[in-house]
Amino acid sequence: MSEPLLTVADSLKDRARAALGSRNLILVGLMGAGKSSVGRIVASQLGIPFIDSDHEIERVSRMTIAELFAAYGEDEFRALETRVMKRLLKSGPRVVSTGGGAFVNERTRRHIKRGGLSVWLKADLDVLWERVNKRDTRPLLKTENPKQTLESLMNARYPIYAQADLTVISRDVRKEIMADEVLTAVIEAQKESTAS
Ligand SMILES: Nc1ncnc2c1ncn2[C@@H]1O[C@H](COP(=O)(O)OP(=O)(O)O)[C@@H](O)[C@H]1O
Ligand SMILES: O=C(O)C1=C[C@@H](OP(=O)(O)O)[C@@H](O)[C@H](O)C1
Ligand SMILES: [Mg+2]
Repeated sequence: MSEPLLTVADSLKDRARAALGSRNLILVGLMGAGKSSVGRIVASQLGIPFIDSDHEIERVSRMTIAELFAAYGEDEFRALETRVMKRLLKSGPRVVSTGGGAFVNERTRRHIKRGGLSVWLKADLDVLWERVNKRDTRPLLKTENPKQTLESLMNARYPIYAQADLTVISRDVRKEIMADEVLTAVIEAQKESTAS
């Protein structure tokens, strides 16, 4: 009997996996962009480990993100985030989903830039708001007008996220489709770098 042909989906995964090599794939972007949920699917498609930096921070500190912010403040949280990211990115390949402020911090950004291929999941305000307003776990959004806070963060952070290696538009489609779009972006980036 002949070998079954590769399906289109298999070839997408295989090609993205080959394009990534031993690099890490690091998802950046604002709260609600889908970094944690899409990152998990991307890692499973690629057959490589997945780590969410917020989960790792919670694991090592044995506190929730909200508790860390309340007990030590944002600056201490960022210092811990930098240390955790540095360690997570030492070896690869892995998919690492960051918290929304990680890439904005200069030191953490340096580790991310050295540590692999960064992908900005870019979404518009309404998409982000629809997603984040369902939960109250994000300390930066505990304000009088959280939608306005999110908009201010967008304005301040989008020029910085734009420094990521790749950008994928995060919109209202299934997470699996978003994951395929990330894989496609990884393949396209590799094609461009070998063509130049
Ligand atoms: N493509 C999508 N379609 C619908 N809901 C999504 C999508 N991506 C993420 N979500 C939902 O939005 C919320 C925020 O997603 P999450 O992955 O935690 O984002 P981030 O880690 O970037 O803050 C979650 O409830 C998640 O299930
Ligand atoms: O944007 C930020 O500064 C933050 C985003 C959160 O992660 P998500 O982007 O996964 O929600 C979490 O790290 C923390 O609440 C701070
Ligand atoms: Mg997250």
